[in-house]
Amino acid sequence: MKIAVIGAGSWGTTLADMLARKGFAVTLWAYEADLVERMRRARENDLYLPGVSLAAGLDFTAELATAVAGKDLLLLVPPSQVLRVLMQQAVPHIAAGTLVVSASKGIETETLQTMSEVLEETLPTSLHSRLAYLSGPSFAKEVAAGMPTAVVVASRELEIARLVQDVVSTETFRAYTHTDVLGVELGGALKNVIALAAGVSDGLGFGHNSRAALITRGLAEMTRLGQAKGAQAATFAGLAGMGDLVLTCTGDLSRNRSVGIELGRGRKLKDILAGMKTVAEGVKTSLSTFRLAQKLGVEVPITEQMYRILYEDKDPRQAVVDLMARDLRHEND
Ligand SMILES: NC(=O)C1=CN([C@@H]2O[C@H](COP(=O)(O)OP(=O)(O)OC[C@H]3O[C@@H](n4cnc5c(N)ncnc54)[C@H](O)[C@@H]3O)[C@@H](O)[C@H]2O)C=CC1
Ligand SMILES: O=C(CO)COP(=O)(O)O
Repeated sequence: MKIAVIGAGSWGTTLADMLARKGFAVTLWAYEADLVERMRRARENDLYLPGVSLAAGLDFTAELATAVAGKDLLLLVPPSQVLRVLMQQAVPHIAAGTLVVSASKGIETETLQTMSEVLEETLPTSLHSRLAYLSGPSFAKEVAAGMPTAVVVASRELEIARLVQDVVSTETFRAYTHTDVLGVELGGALKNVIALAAGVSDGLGFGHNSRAALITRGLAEMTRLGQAKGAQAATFAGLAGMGDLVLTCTGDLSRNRSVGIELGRGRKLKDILAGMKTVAEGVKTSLSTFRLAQKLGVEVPITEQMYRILYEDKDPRQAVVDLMARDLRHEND
């Protein structure tokens, strides 16, 4: 099977390396042409996955058309806000019958569309039944180090999910199948917003009680919004929901949680982002999720406060006061 991985950030590079080690012919497309040159020479992604020696058989290119042409499977791992433009450029070169798997976690800010909605709008209808989504608790660094990891592969067609499950699973990377595409992709996107909030709480010096409250009430609002959009509630109790939420709200490797910690300590968003070359998807997804929730008439109190901290420069301490002062209610309302 010939595979192209689109996006050579830490996650795309890790997955490309994993699949190349499994014996597939893998081409990794990077946005940065100079990075391609360095990866070819040193077999290391010094920008996004330093210290990991990449598989001998892994191929690199900065040409998107070359990357996608003649492949059996495309694994899409760019930041979610650029998926649309990349697909618009790639479409004329994608062969009929290609499997297309998205592993990005986010919601477009302009359209409020999820990755499945973006792909269904940009790819020809003939490819829609060949689409799948990879999500779940998976820090790239830990996967690259071969640490046991469990993820979900969702597709509306169970057969396609099974096919992709077989392709991506290894001795240390265990994929489960799912058919709730929306639930699986929303779990991955929405947890980043809650992870930012958990970071803010840590940065403010709050403790385990606060974090547990944010995780649990965060899951409640993720589920509520997901259901309003047509996802199944049970999906949010699985790897792509609860699993990834716990990972990113507690793990020191989370970029979203790290950004939240800095905000909680009083740093300004633009200063934090200026020093970052990696993507913290939750920053943009806070904006899209808050707008989406308003559009659907769903209450998302934690996301709303995160949006106000990020986009209205609200003092994080005031955000906590406002969250705690909301009307008292039943847990399941
Ligand atoms: N890193 C991780 O542990 C995991 C990341 N993800 C998701 O994977 C996606 C990619 O994230 P990472 O691999 O972590 O990226 P990263 O933060 O390591 O690197 C940034 C990436 O953005 C690309 N980029 C920047 N500007 C671009 C542009 N204008 N056009 C195209 N590409 C551009 C860079 O080339 C690079 O690939 C995100 O949606 C993230 O949420 C999902 C699971 C795990
Ligand atoms: O999605 C991730 C792990 O599943 C990575 O989280 P961060 O983007 O917060 O690092």
